[in-house]
Amino acid sequence: MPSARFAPARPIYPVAGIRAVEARALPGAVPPLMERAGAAAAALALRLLDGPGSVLVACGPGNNGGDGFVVARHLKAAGLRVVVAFAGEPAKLPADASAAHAAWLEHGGSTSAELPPPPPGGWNLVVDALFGIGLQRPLEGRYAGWIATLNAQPCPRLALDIPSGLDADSGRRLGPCFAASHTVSFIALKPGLLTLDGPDQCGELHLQEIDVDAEALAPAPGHEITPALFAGRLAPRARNSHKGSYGDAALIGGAPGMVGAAILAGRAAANLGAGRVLVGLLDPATLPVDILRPELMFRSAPELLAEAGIAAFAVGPGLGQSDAAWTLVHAAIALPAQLVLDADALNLVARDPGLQAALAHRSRPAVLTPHPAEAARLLGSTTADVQADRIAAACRMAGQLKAWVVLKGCGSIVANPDGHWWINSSGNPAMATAGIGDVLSGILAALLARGWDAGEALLAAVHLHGLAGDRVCAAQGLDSGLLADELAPAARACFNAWVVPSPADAPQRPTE
Ligand SMILES: NC(=O)C1=CN([C@@H]2O[C@H](COP(=O)(O)OP(=O)(O)OC[C@H]3O[C@@H](n4cnc5c(N)ncnc54)[C@H](OP(=O)(O)O)[C@@H]3O)[C@@H](O)[C@H]2O)[C@@H](O)CC1
Ligand SMILES: Nc1ncnc2c1ncn2[C@@H]1O[C@H](COP(=O)(O)OP(=O)(O)O)[C@@H](O)[C@H]1O
Ligand SMILES: [K+]
Repeated sequence: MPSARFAPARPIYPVAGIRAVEARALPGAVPPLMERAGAAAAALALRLLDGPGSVLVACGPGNNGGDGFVVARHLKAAGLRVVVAFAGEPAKLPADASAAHAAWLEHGGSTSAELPPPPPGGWNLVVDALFGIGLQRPLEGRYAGWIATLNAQPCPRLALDIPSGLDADSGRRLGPCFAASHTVSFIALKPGLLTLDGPDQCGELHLQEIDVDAEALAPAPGHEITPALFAGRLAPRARNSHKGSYGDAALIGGAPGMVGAAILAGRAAANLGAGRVLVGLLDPATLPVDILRPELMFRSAPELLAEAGIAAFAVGPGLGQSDAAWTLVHAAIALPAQLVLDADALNLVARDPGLQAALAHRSRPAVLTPHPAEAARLLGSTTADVQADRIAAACRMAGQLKAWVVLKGCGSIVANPDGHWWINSSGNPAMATAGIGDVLSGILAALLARGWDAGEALLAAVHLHGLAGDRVCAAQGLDSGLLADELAPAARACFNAWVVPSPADAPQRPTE
């Protein structure tokens, strides 16, 4: 079965959820969770050190600091020179951290109330055990200074649980923030590790579940996206099938000056195996052929919307916001076909409560693909407000419009109308260039045309789209300059590798 090939989609918990899991796991846990967390982090630290050296562990006033004392103890026992900076009051430490502090002292350790200067030759590793999920406000004063000094050390920088200064729920830097080269997080993933500023601050992310089965203790409101979520759809085609078996995908957009957007989407749909791909343009002056992709069929946009038997429409790439565009969006929402709304189609919906009501009353949920500015328009808020809580914004759009929604950007959030959400970790900043979103719409149109339901199609398309961007960038060594039209062939290759695995397929996630 294909699903055995894919890593399961791990649960993601906001702080309140992690607290609920901890409350159930803590009582009677042997060894105590903090001991398990510290031991796991120390094992990673030893791998990063790869030999003798000097380690600085900066410990804070809560249980994150407690993890740090345990790490320090293990590293000292392994023969390293370990210096612990701790500016808190031992008497005020929470119980588990207090025990870890005492054990550190019992094992011959000491603490310094200031960050000591680096030894000759510098630190070989610095460990951030200042603040974890208990961070309440931006770091300032002494701790802001410590963060600046830690970030300046030219050695591996390991964050425990979450980089100090990063909000675990939103992924927002609350002021000064530890810039980790590696982060080891405990028990379960938190949203802040995966979206907005999180991936930049975390560096290489390692999860240590420390033998806690979080999902057995408390249901998770969110999950990461892996192909395991749609593995059931990744079967090879039946031999006795034909183009009619894979549906017609229709792309509607391409107003004057923006025809390329619709063509990019159409090319992507063709690469993802739709039976037929039709492009309906608003620009009447455009030549009805794509010389480089002659498989595409062209129509005028109103003509295509009136065509019978189309399985899936994606409306928006290069659409503009003219009256003619509004008429097309209005008509598309009323059709019984699968529907993707992107770009200016979303901007038109944002301006019109009538379109919003029609969308919410569709018999099958639509798929919406806003970037943060489009999301702000749909929600009547600001881009900053959307970015301050991306999960809440995605869930609000999905709930209000009864649609499947992806809020795009670093760590795209997918939300369904029932309030469940997923975070995608594929993709990279080279994808921050015009036209890349149009390719996502085309991939979606193809999967929907092939008969996938809205949720499966959106989860797959978002993950595949990011993966294709990662593959192209890795193969060509790109930090920037990715061209939108390069994505579709890469997406085709990734998709087909899911369906037809090669014997050399590496496991998708390294085991710890
Ligand atoms: N419980 C367990 O079994 C396990 C827990 N684990 C570990 O515990 C971590 C959570 O620990 P935690 O809840 O104690 O919170 P933590 O992040 O240490 O910070 C709280 C302290 O910081 C303070 N403070 C906050 N913001 C501040 C600021 N800006 N500037 C200055 N101070 C600030 C706050 O004080 P206050 O806000 O009251 O002034 C309080 O003293 C978790 O991330 C994981 O690493 C693991 O070992 C697994 C098992
Ligand atoms: N920093 C990033 N990390 C991961 N993905 C990104 C990043 N920046 C952009 N992307 C992805 O690229 C796509 C850009 O879409 P969009 O902003 O709609 O562009 P356009 O409409 O101009 O084609 C989205 O899927 C988004 O998630
Ligand atoms: K930390």
